[in-house]
Amino acid sequence: MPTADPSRGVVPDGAHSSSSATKPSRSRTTIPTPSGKWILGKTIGAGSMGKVKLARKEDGGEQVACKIIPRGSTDDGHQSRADRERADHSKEVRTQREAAIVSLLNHPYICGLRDSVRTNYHWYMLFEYVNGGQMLDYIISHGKLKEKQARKFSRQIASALDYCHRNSIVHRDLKIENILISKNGDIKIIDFGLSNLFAPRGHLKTFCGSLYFAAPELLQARAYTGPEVDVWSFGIVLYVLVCGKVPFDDQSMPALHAKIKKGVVDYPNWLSSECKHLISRMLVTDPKQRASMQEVMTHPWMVKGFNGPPDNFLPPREPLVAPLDPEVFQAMHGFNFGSPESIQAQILKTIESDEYQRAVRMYQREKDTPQPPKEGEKKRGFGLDFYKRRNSQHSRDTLTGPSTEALQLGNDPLNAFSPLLSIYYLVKEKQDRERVDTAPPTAARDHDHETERPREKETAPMPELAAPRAAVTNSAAYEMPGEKPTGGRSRPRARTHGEDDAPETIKGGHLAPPEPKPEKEKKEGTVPGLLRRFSTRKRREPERTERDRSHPPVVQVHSPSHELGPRKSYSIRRSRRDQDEDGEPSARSGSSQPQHRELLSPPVSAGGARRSGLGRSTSVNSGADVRRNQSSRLAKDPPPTSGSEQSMNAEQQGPPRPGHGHSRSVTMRAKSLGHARRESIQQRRQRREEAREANVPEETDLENEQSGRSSEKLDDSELAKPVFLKGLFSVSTTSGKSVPAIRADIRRVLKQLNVDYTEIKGGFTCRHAPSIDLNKVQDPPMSPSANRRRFSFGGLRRGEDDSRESDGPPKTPRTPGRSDRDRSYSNSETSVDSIPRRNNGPSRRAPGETSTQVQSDLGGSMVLEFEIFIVKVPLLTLHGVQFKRLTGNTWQYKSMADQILRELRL
Ligand SMILES: Nc1ncnc2c1ncn2[C@@H]1O[C@H](COP(=O)(O)OP(=O)(O)OP(=O)(O)O)[C@@H](O)[C@H]1O
Repeated sequence: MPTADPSRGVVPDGAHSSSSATKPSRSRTTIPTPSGKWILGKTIGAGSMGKVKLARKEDGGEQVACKIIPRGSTDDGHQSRADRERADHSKEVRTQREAAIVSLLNHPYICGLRDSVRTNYHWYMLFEYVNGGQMLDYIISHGKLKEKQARKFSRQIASALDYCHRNSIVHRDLKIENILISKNGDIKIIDFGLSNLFAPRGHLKTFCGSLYFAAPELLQARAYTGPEVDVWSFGIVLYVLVCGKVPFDDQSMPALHAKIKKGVVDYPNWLSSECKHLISRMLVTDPKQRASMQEVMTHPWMVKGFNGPPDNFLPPREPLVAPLDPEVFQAMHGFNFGSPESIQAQILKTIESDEYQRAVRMYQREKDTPQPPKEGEKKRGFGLDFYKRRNSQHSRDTLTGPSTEALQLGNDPLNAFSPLLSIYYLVKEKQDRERVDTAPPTAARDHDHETERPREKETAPMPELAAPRAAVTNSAAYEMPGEKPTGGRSRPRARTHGEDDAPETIKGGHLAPPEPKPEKEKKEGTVPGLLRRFSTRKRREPERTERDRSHPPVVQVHSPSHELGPRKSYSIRRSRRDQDEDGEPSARSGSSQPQHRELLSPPVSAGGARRSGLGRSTSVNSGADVRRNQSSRLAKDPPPTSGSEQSMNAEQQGPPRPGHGHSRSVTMRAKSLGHARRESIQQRRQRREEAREANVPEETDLENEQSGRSSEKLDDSELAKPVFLKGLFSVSTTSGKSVPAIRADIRRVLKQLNVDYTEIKGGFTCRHAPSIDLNKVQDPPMSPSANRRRFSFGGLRRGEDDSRESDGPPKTPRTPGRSDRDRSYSNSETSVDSIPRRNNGPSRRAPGETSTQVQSDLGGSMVLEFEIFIVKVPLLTLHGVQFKRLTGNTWQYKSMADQILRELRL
């Protein structure tokens, strides 16, 4: 589907526009795109850039996730006009770039962009709707993953990152929150809001991302090439997957900085040595010594049980030769490359350059030189070219070559030779797909990755061939003009700063070789997706022992081999050694506990003793069994209210029905009941969802409900909601108690933990704002150059606009919260702060951070809003507790969920 060309014009906000220069009085409820109108539905997510809503095509049942990014920053009264304009411009450039980049990507593990539209006041990006939940919730439910499961996800992440890197794209914000899970149980990487193009011999200077996942060189404000920062973040993600916690954490932000820069990682003893080795290669503080993506992909842990490294799904390419396709130049917009004519001239110059010609000759030579396949590869019957290519440059680089991606990239005429060439290929490939798309019936839609492309485990063993590498130099430096250190997000996730990302030319080595393409999983089977695999292991309530009861029972879906044995402790130890090294004892003293150091650990009893064993682990089955047993109950059940429930039906919905839009539930429930025996449960859910969706004109159910309803006003059927497949990711406890009893327990615990709550249909909406003694917040001395580089930290906040990226004059920095757990940051060589101030307070800077001013948003990062739903587990007469984060810091949220679960002791 063609993507609206945001750089070529703005769709007026029309009836929804307001007279205000920056803010419409009301958001629109329909989005016109070249492919038709989309009707906005409920909010399914929120980030620092804005809300994400479900949207449905007006003339069909197709659903997408619509990311709504307000244009312009919120004026908090502290910014000068110039600051604001700079911030707005930078934000605009970034958003445009995000849309431009994502619209070109075509990868099964990257969330595809369906369309994008820019109006007077907003950007609307219509993404493929990923309806399997968040990796974050999956980890909350499971604590940590078995290595085999983690490997599956890691291979997919590696595949996606390698694809990006070989297209000159660096994500720069890889973190657990940006990994969603599709209905097939595969990952989908989202949020390319910080992504950029990199030149293999250039340097980026924008320092951005989430602190927990940020590479040390970013904290030190050192220029970087690009891929190496993704490798670090990937290492953190892998650690989180297998350990259930982040490797670097501290209550004190300076201490956290220090830990990241020191890079000393504690590995739990249950980790395999191969896994430890891989993580230790990724979390190398010196980016030059850090593993390249190539090394990661071919690491023994990564290939264990598989025939080789993950497929990166790069399409076959040939070196570029003139004449080139003028249609492609026309479509290379959104990157500030200049006019089509200038793009053409630059590309022609590049492909006629000696470096490129050398690369092409090398490529041809390698292509024509047969090399014997390796033993394992012979068995798979791969083509000779493949072995030759794989064994030549690839093996050299992996085993003996320099380990930084920076030195490897840039010599392949087909992949990442230069950003301009990469975008040319991507645009051309997109246009080709669209041509196929418009061709009759068999054409695949380019956004529909899941149907278009076989997943790794389902692919045939014959690899797609990519090009060999040639040892030539690409000295062409790439510049991304226009981006200034502004572009505030609507929430305090800090983004980037700097005369952004104008790469400097550096000397480089050679590019890593192509990977084997599709592969067949040997041991792990085809895994039809986490959502479709259910354990049959379960125990009935009477069988629960005291020991079982002391551990929150978990409703989980896991692979047949999912571990049910005792869970191991993996608390973060806060040793004296740490304190000494960090030199921040006071920052950690006091009653406040690290917020997520044991977040994913097994629950601890009231006395603090760690429990072992999962207790009851049940499966959540749906489908026929559920249908049989739930049909009568369904009539009474309220429609699901959470985004996750909603997502269940994303791809099952039919066209919208006329007449929806009035009072919901009763009619539809009755209708559901009437058809209970004849229809599949999916169809019934679908119809309920349609009815519900049709009645959510603009804001979420939640938002409507937040007006507050006490449980007394809710009828019985509203006290809990049914959980189907979606519960797999976020139902973390179950109980045989009655719903009112569970609700009473939750009320008790929330009060005990000082969480404000409102009772809503199916559960509670909660808000927690920890109190902080500002006097205890440290304020390290600032160096004279402190205003030159900025790190800012902040959590996610909903409905606010926050411009973090500006190069206005230095202002009073905001106070970092000691529990400021999300810690997004940005840092710029050239920028100074113009972040809208809230809760101003003392500044702080990491010790030794001579040119860095650390900032944080105390209020924004510390306020946590979340929902707790009580869900019914079909068949088992059990109820579960399901959490959903609305706003606030990820790790704070996890910690809170964990604490509530512990205290609930269901
Ligand atoms: N394609 C999608 N399908 C389903 N949910 C989505 C999708 N894209 C985003 N979401 C939800 O919306 C949330 C915010 O999306 P996203 O991370 O893109 O926004 P953001 O403003 O860039 O966030 P951040 O502050 O982390 O950068 C996600 O965490 C996820 O829950």
